[in-house]
Amino acid sequence: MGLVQWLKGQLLCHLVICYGFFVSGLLINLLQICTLPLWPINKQLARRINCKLGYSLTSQSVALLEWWSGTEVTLYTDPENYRLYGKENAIVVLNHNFEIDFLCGWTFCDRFGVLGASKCLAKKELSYLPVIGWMWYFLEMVFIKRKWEEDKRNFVQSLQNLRDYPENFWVSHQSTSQLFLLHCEGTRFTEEKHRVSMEVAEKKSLPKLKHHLLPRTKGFWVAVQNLRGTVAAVYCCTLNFRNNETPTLLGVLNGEKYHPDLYVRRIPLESIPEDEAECSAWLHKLYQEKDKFQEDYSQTGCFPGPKVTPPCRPWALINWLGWTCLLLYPLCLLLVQLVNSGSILSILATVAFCAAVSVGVRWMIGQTEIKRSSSYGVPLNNK
Ligand SMILES: CC/C=C\C/C=C\C/C=C\C/C=C\C/C=C\C/C=C\CCC(=O)SCCNC(=O)CCNC(=O)[C@H](O)C(C)(C)COP(=O)(O)OP(=O)(O)OC[C@H]1O[C@@H](n2cnc3c(N)ncnc32)[C@H](O)[C@@H]1OP(=O)(O)O
Ligand SMILES: CCCCCCCCCCCCCCCC(=O)OC[C@@H](O)COP(=O)(O)O
Repeated sequence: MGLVQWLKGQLLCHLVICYGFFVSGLLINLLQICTLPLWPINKQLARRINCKLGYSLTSQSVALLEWWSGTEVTLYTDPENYRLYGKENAIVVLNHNFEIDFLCGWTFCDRFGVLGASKCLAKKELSYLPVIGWMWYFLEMVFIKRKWEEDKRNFVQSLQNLRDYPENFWVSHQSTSQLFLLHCEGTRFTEEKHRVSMEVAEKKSLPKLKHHLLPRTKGFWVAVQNLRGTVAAVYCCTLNFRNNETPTLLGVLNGEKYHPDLYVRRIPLESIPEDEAECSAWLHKLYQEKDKFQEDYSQTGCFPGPKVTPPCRPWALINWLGWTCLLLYPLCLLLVQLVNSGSILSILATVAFCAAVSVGVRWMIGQTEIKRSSSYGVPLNNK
């Protein structure tokens, strides 16, 4: 193991990274709060500012994946469609098997210049996450409790809000579109959830899936209906990792390199049925196709279609280095002052602060772990 790789595994490096992420995150949240008075006066400007602030936080984890862990992403897609990515609004349908699938999604978004504005249908619990969840609140992320009767009004309203989201605003990053991510399975894949959902499939006389949970169809149908005229296509995305890698966020922090492969098929929105039952059947068929792609991938190690690596852009790294320098300078000054003062109390307070930051970020990383996945989709307790 080389020196650099050894350094990447050291707690001190992790503390510095976590400190930078957490403190910059709190500052970004503070700046987002400062935009509140702007919303009633100029909503679009407030949104633009919040997208840039969101980019500044989210892209730090993209930099961690790309530059710290050296992870290399590969896209399998039709070259004709490739030129449209980042230039049109789309609904993304993605499998939910991996602890860092959201991070891979962000990386692709960054490469197509749409990271700042992209959204997701997310479980309500994520809105309470410090820093990240608070940031999403200002980015108008769509949160649901995963109970349709309670969700439907807010869900439709949140989708309608996205219809006039500002476009063509990212001068330096050339973002002209936004993606809306839907994990139709509704929760992450576990053996038990898979068994239960296949019992549901059997009752509904639907073919069994091997690599996916049975998709929940209501959210997809409502999203398609409410975003007609706003989004141009559905991107059917299937993600897997080479060599049976089981990536984790802690692994990324430790500098482990992963090899995600993403297969993207572009489906024009007009081809998706408007009727709820037909749309639901269409989605079930889509998941049967996705399941076949995953099965083939497990046999051959690749998806169909030509491979392309979308070029990596420097903004995420520049932003990350900028925040790190800005925040390390006062930290170093403080540490020097502390040592000079010789005050045990101040030293203890600083150690306690660093420990709190590290425990806080470790807890957030824990939220990405599949072993801590909710019990949603298993019997007895459907939440
Ligand atoms: C070119 C670039 C390409 C790619 C870039 C890729 C991606 C990046 C894009 C954007 C990134 C942006 C941001 C991402 C950032 C971070 C966030 C990351 C992740 C957060 C994700 C989550 O939080 S996932 C959890 C929340 N999301 C969802 O739940 C969505 C899916 N669910 C739905 O849509 C549901 O329909 C619903 C929640 C809206 C409503 O659910 P409900 O169950 O109430 O109703 P349904 O009608 O859907 O379901 C009821 C029927 O289901 C049957 N049933 C019962 N048990 C099960 C079971 N275990 N499995 C399956 N089905 C079951 C039940 O029988 C009912 O059937 P009926 O016939 O009676 O209706
Ligand atoms: C430089 C940055 C270093 C530190 C990075 C810390 C980043 C923490 C980011 C936390 C973001 C959490 C997003 C988690 C998304 C996710 O995967 O949610 C799961 C849900 O879909 C389904 O939940 P479940 O039903 O429990 O399976």
